[in-house]
Amino acid sequence: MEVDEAFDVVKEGAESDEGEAEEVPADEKPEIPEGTLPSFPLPVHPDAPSQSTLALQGLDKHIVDADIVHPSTTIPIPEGEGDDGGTRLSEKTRRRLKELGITELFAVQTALIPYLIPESEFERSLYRPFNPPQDVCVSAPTGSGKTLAYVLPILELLQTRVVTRLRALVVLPTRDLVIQVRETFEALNKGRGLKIGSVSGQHSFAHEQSQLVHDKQPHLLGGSSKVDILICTPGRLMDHLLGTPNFSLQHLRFLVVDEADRLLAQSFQDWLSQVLSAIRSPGKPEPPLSTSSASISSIEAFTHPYPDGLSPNNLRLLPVPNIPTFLHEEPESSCQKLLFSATLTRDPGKIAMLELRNPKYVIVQGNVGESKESNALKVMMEKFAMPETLREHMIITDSLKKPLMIFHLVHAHNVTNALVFTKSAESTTRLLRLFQFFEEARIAAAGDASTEPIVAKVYSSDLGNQERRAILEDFKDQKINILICSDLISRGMDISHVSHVVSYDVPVDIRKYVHRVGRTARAGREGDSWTLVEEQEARHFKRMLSAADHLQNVKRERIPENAVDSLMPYYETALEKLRKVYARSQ
Ligand SMILES: Nc1ncnc2c1ncn2[C@@H]1O[C@H](COP(=O)(O)OP(=O)(O)OP(=O)(O)O)[C@@H](O)[C@H]1O
Repeated sequence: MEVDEAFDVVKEGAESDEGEAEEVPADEKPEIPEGTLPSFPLPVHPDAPSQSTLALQGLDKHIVDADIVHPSTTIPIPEGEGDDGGTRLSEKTRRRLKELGITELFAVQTALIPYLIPESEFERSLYRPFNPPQDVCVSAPTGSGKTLAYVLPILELLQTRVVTRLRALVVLPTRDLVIQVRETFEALNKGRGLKIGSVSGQHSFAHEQSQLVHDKQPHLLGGSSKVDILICTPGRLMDHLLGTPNFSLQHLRFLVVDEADRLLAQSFQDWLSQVLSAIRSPGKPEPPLSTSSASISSIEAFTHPYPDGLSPNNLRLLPVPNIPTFLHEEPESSCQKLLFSATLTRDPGKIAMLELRNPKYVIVQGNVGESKESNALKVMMEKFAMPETLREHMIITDSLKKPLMIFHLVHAHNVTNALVFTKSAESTTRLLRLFQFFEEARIAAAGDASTEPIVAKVYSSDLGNQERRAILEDFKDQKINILICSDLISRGMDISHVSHVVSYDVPVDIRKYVHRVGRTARAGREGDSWTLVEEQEARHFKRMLSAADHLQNVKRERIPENAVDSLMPYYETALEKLRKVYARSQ
């Protein structure tokens, strides 16, 4: 090739790379001295993709296409027969909601309830082996009403059932949440007659078995269930899957995983894969040779000889003759998986474990105007939405003064009806003691019978169920002003009238922060959160908040040195007493 030709080839390449290179007139081509190589143009790099484009790589398309719902969206619930106002709720349910003081659907409910209660009777069917429903993942702030968003559709769809089968399974991470969600189901089931059960280890295994199944012998192919809806913790669910004859998940129409990110992070005897394999359509057995004697003998040889109410996707397990059709469609499980959390997991591997079917994502958050990609990114990058009625504060303090700060909050900022979170059971007990000694010293100094002490109690997993229930009742009745607790109740617990949340010890990650502060400002009520940050922790805490794009929402409060002077004498007395108690116990 001549040098000139080579030059032209290179130039053409450069043009097609950039797409907009101007043509150089022939007479302007640079003169190339004879015997020298042509100079090649420098390679042109395309612009580096932006950080957000990179973050979107490999992102689940379903998240990008999520339905974004603004937290202020509501739908009024009309009364009376006829018009359901777009809620798709029956007249009976609407009447019951009104009795409970619920007159409108909250944002997450406006998106979920009409979607999960399809208009067509056919799609409301409890069995949809050839037209299985779409799974749903929901990310909505704490206290936004996620529980009713699944309780109402489940009750509405199951109320058409004729025979009791286990059709809805709700999995929750703690026993307290099982009790709470069961109460919600029961409140709304009134007058409907669906059977609701729970297993969480609160009662003996044998007692739970007797509540779950009619018949432990023989093994029935369709199982036998005394309940339509079961609410459980994953550990106890596994015990029953493995140890309760006739306990079967083959009729499930709903599998709800509430606090999904927490449950996916815990393995509990590999509960998820066991549950998924129990609801999955089972493999096809060998077809019978013919419809005559061979099939009868294979029926006899069938391990469980008493088929009883198999679900449609399991029916083909029976060695009855196939009716040939030109369509070859495999029946699928009719189970619809519903995942909920205020801090939905960003780990695609964890989501993949769930084997979701064409999942629909619903995200409740303030910035509906943003692009779909940026909303998806927020979820993926753990920029969780918080309740709009929450005010957040932080106090950066010397670690020695931290206890003084909490007394200051209680007495100067009226921080009562409060949950106070600590990092461990030990620091919970220590703080309680200090609190009690402080109040004793304060009351003694006041010398006035009318001065009431602030009452604090510990709420922990070590307490028995009855005791915990009694404490919560007293807290609701304001006989207890402050509950000191660990992260045991930071998730999901719906304790009415918590007006303040104090993180006495900083939460270790943003999820813990979101769930702790979310115990207040629930259901549209106002609430305040306070985080006490020791000086050496301030950098980490601020970095954690800014990574979640949240630092600007947490107001730093500076407490002047002299603001706590009046509390100092009681604090010193309390400290002295505490020292003595710990010295004695060593
Ligand atoms: N439509 C509604 N109208 C009035 N109150 C409601 C409505 N929906 C739910 N609530 C109330 O709001 C409170 C919070 O609801 P819920 O516990 O379901 O929140 P959540 O979104 O599950 O919160 P978390 O993420 O903390 O578990 C409950 O007391 C519930 O009764």
